[in-house]
Amino acid sequence: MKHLRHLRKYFVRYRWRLAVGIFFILVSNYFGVLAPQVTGFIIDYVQRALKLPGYQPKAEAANYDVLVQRFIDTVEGREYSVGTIVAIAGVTILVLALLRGLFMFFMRQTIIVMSRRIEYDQKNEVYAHYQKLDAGFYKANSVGDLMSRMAEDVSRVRMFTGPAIMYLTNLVALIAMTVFFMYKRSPELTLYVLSPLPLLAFTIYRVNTVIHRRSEALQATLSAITVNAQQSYSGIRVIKSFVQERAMEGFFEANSEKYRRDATELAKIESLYFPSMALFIGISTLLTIMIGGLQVISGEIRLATIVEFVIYINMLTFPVSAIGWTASMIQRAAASQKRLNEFLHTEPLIVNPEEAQKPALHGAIEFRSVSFVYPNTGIRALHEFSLSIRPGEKVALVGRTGSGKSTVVQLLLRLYDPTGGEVLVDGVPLRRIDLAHLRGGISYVPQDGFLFSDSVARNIAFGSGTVDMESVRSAATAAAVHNEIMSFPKGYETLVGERGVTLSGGQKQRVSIARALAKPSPILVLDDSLSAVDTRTERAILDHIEAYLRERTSIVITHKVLSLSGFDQIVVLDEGRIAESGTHDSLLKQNGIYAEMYRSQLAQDDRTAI
Ligand SMILES: Nc1ncnc2c1ncn2[C@@H]1O[C@H](COP(=O)(O)OP(=O)(O)OP(=O)(O)O)[C@@H](O)[C@H]1O
Repeated sequence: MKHLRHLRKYFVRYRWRLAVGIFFILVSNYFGVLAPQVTGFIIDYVQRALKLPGYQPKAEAANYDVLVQRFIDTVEGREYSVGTIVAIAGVTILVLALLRGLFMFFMRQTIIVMSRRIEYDQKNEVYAHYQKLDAGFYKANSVGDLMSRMAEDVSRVRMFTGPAIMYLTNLVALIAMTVFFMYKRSPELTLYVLSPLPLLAFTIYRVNTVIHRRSEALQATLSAITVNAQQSYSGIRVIKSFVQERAMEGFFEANSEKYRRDATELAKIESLYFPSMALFIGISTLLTIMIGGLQVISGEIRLATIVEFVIYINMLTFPVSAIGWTASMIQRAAASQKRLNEFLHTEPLIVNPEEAQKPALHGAIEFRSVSFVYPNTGIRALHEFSLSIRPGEKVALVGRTGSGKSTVVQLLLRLYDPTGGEVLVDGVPLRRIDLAHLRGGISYVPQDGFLFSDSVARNIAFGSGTVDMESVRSAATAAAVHNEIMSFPKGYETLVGERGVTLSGGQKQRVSIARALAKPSPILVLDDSLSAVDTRTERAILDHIEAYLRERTSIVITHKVLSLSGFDQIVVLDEGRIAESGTHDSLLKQNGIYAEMYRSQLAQDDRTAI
C-alpha cells in the first residue's frame, strides 16, 4: 500500500474534484436511505388508517429522518384519502430513486473523470521519465516491459483512483447511514441482523485472496501467450524458412492449455463468491423476519420496521459484494504502482550538468585516454583510447567486429560517460556541455538505421523540426536514394515501416543517412551505415555526400577499407585499443592490419568484378 503514496500529488492536484465527488456520494446515499423509511411510514399508515390486525400503536417511536418527518407532517396535515397518501408516497419513493440516480451520475462524472485525468497525467509522467533515462537503462530493460508498465500498470492504478475509491467511499457511506437509521429504529434487531457480517467479511477476504492469487497466475500465463504470439509474428520469416510452424504451434498450445486450466480454476472459486454472499444476506434477512416477527408479536416493534430492515439489507448487498473486487483492485494497483515506482525512481546516469555550457560548436573532437566498461556486462570496450580530430576532418574508424568502434561514437554522443579519461568537443569536456546542445550538434546515423512508421519526407526531416521539402530532396539526392523514393507509389509521402512500404536494408540505410544530412550540424557520424551496400555504391555515396562532409567533421565507421583513400585519418581499432592510425597511404606502407584488410578486400572485389 505504501507504493500508492506516490499518487498523493495527484489527489492534491484534483482535491476539489475529489471532495465534490465524495459529497455527491454522500448525497446519493442519503436519498437512498430515505426510501425505506417512506415505505415503512406507508405500511404503518395503512395499518393504522384501516385498523388492520397486528398494528402496535405503543411500539417504538417512529424516529424518522427530518426530511421524511416533514413529508409525513405535510401529508397527514391535509385531509387526503388513504389512497391519495399511498399514491403520494409512491411518487415520493420514485423521486427519491431519481435523485439518488442523478447524484450517482454526478458522482461518476467527478470521480471517474478525475481518475482519467490522473491516468493521463501519469502516462505523461512515465513517458517523460522514460525519455530522460540513459542508454544503459534501455539495454537492461525489454521494450515489452516498458510498454506494459506504461499501458497496463497505469490502467490498473486508474482502477484504484477511480472505481475503487468510488465503491469504497460509497460502501462506507451506505453502511454508516443504514446502520445509523437501523440502530435508531431498533438497536437490538440491528445487532442480530448485522451479526453475520464479520463472518461474511472474513469469507469475502479469504475467497478474494485466492481469487487474487489465481488471477495473477492467469495474468502471467496470458503475458507468456502474448510474448509467444508477438515473437511468432515478428519472426514469421525465420519460422517459415526453418519450417518451425508446428513447433511454434506446440509452444502456443502448451501455454493456451495452461491458460485454460488456470481460467477454469479461477471460474470455480469465483462461482463460490456470489452464492456465499447470497447465503449471508439470506441469513440476515431470515434473522430480521424471525426475530423481528417475534418482536412484533410481543409488541416491541412495528411491522413496518421489519420491512425497512429487509430493504436496508438488500441495499447493502451490492456494495458489500463489491468489497472483494475493490480490495483486489487496490492490491493490483499497489503492485502496479510498485512497478511504476521502480522506473520512476530510477535516476538517469547521464544528466544535464548544472551550469551547462553551450559553446559554439566547430567540430574539434578529442578523446583523452578514454577507457570504457559497459555497466551491465562488465565488458571493457575501450582501453586508453586517444584521438584528436580537427574541425572539418574526415576520420574513418575500422577494425574487427566487437573492437569498440560503435562505443567511441556512443561516448561522443554522451549516451554513456567514460569510466576513465575524458571526451572534449571544441576544448570543453562533454560533462560540462548542455546535453541537447551537444546532441543537436551531431548528426548520427545508427547501425540499424531505424525509421519511424511515417512518410519518407517526415523521416528525413525528423531532426529539423519542420519539413522543408527542398532540403529533404537535396539530402535524399546526396544519399543516393532520391530516385528510388520517386519510384515509390506516393514519392516522399509514401509511408514506411510496419504498415507502409518495406524498404530494403540498403534503402533504409540511405534514408537514415539523408535524415542525418538534412540536420544542420557541425559533426556527422556514420556508424557502419553503408554495410548493406556494396563497396562501389559506398564509394559513390561517399563521393555524393562529399559536399556535406567538407563542411563538417565526419567520423565514418566502416568495414570496407577500399573507399577510404580520401580520409584525413584512419584509425584501426583492435580489442578496444588503437592498433594503427594514419592516412590510407601511410597505413598501406606500415603493412599491418589495415594493409592486410585492404589486400583481402581488393582481391574479393576483383573476384566479384569478374
Ligand atoms: N550496450 C552494450 N552493453 C554491453 N556490452 C556491449 C554493448 N555494446 C557493445 N558491447 C560490447 O562492447 C564491445 C565493443 O562493442 P562495439 O559495438 O563498440 O564494437 P564494434 O567495433 O562497433 O563492433 P561491430 O563492428 O560489430 O559493430 C563488444 O565486446 C560488445 O559485445
